[in-house]
Amino acid sequence: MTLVAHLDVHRDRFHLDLRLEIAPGEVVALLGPNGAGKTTALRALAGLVPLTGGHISLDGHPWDAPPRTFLPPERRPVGVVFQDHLLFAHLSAVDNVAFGPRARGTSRAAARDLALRWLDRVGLAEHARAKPRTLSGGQAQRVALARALATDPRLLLLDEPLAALDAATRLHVRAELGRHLAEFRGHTLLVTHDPLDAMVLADRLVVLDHGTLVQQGTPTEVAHHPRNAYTADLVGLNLLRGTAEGTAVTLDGGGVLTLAEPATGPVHLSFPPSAVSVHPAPPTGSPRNTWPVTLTGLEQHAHTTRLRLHGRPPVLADITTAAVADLRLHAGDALWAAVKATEIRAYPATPDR
Ligand SMILES: Nc1ncnc2c1ncn2[C@@H]1O[C@H](COP(=O)(O)OP(=O)(O)OP(=O)(O)O)[C@@H](O)[C@H]1O
Repeated sequence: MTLVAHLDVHRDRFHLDLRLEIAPGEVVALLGPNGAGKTTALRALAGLVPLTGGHISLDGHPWDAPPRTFLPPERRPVGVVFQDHLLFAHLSAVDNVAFGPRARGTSRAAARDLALRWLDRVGLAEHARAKPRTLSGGQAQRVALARALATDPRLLLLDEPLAALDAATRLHVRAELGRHLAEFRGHTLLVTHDPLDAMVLADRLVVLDHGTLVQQGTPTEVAHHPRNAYTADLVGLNLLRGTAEGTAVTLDGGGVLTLAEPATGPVHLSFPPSAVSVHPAPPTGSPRNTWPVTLTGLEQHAHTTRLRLHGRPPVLADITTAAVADLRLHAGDALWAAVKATEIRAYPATPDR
């Protein structure tokens, strides 16, 4: 009782080649940089882009298996929520939600009842008669979710559903979406750029790049063992690769770091930016990894400042805004970076990545 797909899509020079399985009740987040093929994968599942090769089936029923089988979008039990809700502007909230059930043959009265129940579930019963333009972004997105779920889909596709919302609204809608996804017994694919959305909402992360799978696993597995720079950045970790000989790791890009526990052969090293400290002069007196760096960028995050430090190795460091002021930091400054050996995680690197 699973969605099983091998998404093989050629579009000009782009080739998507992704094997994907989603179990009932499972939420899979599809992540990857711009142009990785996330939207193409979602559109192929919806039937908006036909497969070139491969197959899609749900519970053993084929949806797409070129060249013979192609179930058109309207015959797939799929609900889709897009970033910019795409509600019908001329219809009220309740008519938007009732549209799907009506199109599938439900009587007008029954579709309206169903739509009102769904609007109630997403907390918008009082806005049933409102037109989309009078709703806030968060409300419109809730209507879009109700509209997708009202058709009782087996597969729910969410394309950046929170991306257009401001930070405060996003927090609420994310929490509410999480509750609905927990109750939803179908299969869910969530396309997102936001690591927090993925970490909070998904059971499993699938990371794509250049149309192919880079890494998959539970959010915890991916956070602890990122396999490439994109995933490391996504989960906010520094990720380096090198060769270990005892506690010394010679890094591929130059430089040596010391581990607390010995290891052998190709390894990935990861540590959070908060484990990196910066100093105006070489720090002394503790058995830490220290090396000279140049400050190339500063980004303000909620309570910290993230520093981009160029050196061997290059690293990200998160320090308090007070420390930025104390150190009078400016781009171009020559500094020393330090990270404790006990903060560095080492795990075997697969030869092909
Ligand atoms: N209609 C199209 N015809 C030809 N190529 C296309 C078409 N749509 C997208 N592509 C190409 O397919 C590749 C993947 O695009 P896609 O939109 O699936 O990536 P994405 O991971 O969703 O990116 P983003 O995060 O920017 O939305 C890109 O190289 C893009 O240029």
